Amino acid sequence: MLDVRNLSTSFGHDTEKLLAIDDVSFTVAPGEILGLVGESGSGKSITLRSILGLTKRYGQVEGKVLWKNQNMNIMKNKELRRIRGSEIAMIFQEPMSSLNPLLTVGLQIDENLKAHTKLSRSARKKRSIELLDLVGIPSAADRLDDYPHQFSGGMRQRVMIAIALASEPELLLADEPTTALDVTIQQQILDLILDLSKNMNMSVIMVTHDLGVAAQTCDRIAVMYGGKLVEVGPVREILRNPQHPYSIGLLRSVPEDVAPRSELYSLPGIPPSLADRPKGCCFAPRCPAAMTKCVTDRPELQQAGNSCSVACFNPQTITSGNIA
Ligand SMILES: Nc1ncnc2c1ncn2[C@@H]1O[C@H](COP(=O)(O)OP(=O)(O)OP(=O)(O)O)[C@@H](O)[C@H]1O
Repeated sequence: MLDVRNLSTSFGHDTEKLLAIDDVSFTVAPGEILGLVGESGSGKSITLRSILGLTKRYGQVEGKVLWKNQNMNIMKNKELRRIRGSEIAMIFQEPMSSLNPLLTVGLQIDENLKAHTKLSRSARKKRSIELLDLVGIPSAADRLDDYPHQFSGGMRQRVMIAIALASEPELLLADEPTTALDVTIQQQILDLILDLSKNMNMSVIMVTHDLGVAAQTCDRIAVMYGGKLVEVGPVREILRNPQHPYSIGLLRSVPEDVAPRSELYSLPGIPPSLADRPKGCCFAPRCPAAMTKCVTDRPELQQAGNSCSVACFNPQTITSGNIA
């Protein structure tokens, strides 16, 4: 349904062009949940924003974003607006800054219904209550006239999801939807997204830096580092048999996998800044398996096994414990 091909987004001018995402390709099938995983600054949010054409105002976007075989990257704004918020909706990580503090939540849901449906005023009100109910807001009818500050953080995120669902999107782009929430509420929101995806056959791209979140919710994982996808595959495959040293490092850093009283592993070094990306593999300076070629050449994503793709000259076939 979504086919992203060689998507690159850069900032700045020709003399100092900073590639935020570099030659990113992946697909999302109907009803599928794809997890986009990586450290801060790896390019996850820019990927989502570039899909929707939201980076065009301040960046240069190359490549194709095929939505039902139509390239969104060359669409006029009018056509894009037809897809944005209706067929493809997005929720952001910080609901307080995405909701308008001056409008009641009822008005904000209504705005989206008005833009994307032909429902009458009374039908829109009924649907707004149904949507709040659907995302688990108690006494939904009584909450329509409340303002965002009258909701807790978890409830605000539910309101954001209700707004996104107003148009019954076929694809939901969720940018770290649970990062700002405490752990128990996180779980509820993830379960909600999972249920909605199943019940509505809605595809989801879930951006997260948390492998645990990806493991619980996603069908496939795309691991991102330095603006490039470094490993893509089914969630079970990547968790059981990661091949890229960065994926292995990420998995080793998950606290749940650490034996009692042993030290928690952390990836050495820090990710390169946009202006300072290495010529070869971006991960080479931090990689325990790096070879000379990794410093000079950039590996491309290639099929590795039946279902995974890996961008590495020296993919690992051993378990994470043996690598460092
Ligand atoms: N408008 C911009 N101009 C210049 N650089 C930008 C701009 N927006 C983002 N970047 C840079 O692009 C890179 C990728 O940013 P992005 O927000 O996609 O990272 P991320 O993986 O989503 O991180 P986080 O998890 O912290 O949100 C970062 O280095 C960021 O500083």
